[in-house]
Amino acid sequence: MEPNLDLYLVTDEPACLGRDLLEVVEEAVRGGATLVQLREKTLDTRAFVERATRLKELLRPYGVPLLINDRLDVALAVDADGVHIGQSDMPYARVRQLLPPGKLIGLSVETPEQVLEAEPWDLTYLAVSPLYATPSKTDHATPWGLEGLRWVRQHSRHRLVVIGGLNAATIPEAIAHGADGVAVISAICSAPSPGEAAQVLYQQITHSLAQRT
Ligand SMILES: Cc1ncc(COP(=O)(O)OP(=O)(O)O)c(N)n1
Ligand SMILES: Cc1ncsc1CCOP(=O)(O)O
Ligand SMILES: [Mg+2]
Repeated sequence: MEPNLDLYLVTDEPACLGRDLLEVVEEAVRGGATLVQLREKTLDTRAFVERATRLKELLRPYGVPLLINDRLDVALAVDADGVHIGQSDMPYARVRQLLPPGKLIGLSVETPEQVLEAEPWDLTYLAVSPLYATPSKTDHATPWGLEGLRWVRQHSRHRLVVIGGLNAATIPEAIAHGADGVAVISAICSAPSPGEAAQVLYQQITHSLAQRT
């Protein structure tokens, strides 16, 4: 299964500004989000599994896949569609070995060496992370910028998601430089209307992708 990467919602409870996380996700999916990652940095394991279970049930009728950030055990426990791992998380080979066949793995890359290392791997996407500096992740690596993104496009066979500072102003140039999908936290979670924000972003992304081909 090759999921639609167009508009990838990464959740962040504080970014929802007091609104219910599941309601924000549902609005976003109704607005056009095509993929959702549950990213929980502070929940204990039981609460993480409970939230993942509820989110999976919410997403099922929409046919939108659910990835779990960082935690292979949580992904396995709820039979999520896959996991997103970064450079400090469980290594790719272990994750691929432990996940059932057909499950999805997304990987963050922060350096050219990591891009080249990932070439032979069975990945759903590489996340070019971050494209721009963002207050949504304070411990991020040096931003790639547009020239860095162009380099990744030229050196990777994988589909590319961009993350970090993506919004209506920055999306067109990111897609023009090689992004196949756009991952956002604040542009949806912190928007006055997450549903309307998702709708606008989705239209912009599909328009920019169509112009490129
Ligand atoms: C789609 C996407 N891209 C990048 C990240 C960042 O992953 P990581 O570097 O492991 O950092 P944390 O998100 O775990 O803090 C991501 N989660 N999703
Ligand atoms: C999780 C993550 N990984 C790299 S940047 C980032 C945060 C993206 O948040 P925003 O879309 O608000 O810039
Ligand atoms: Mg991680």
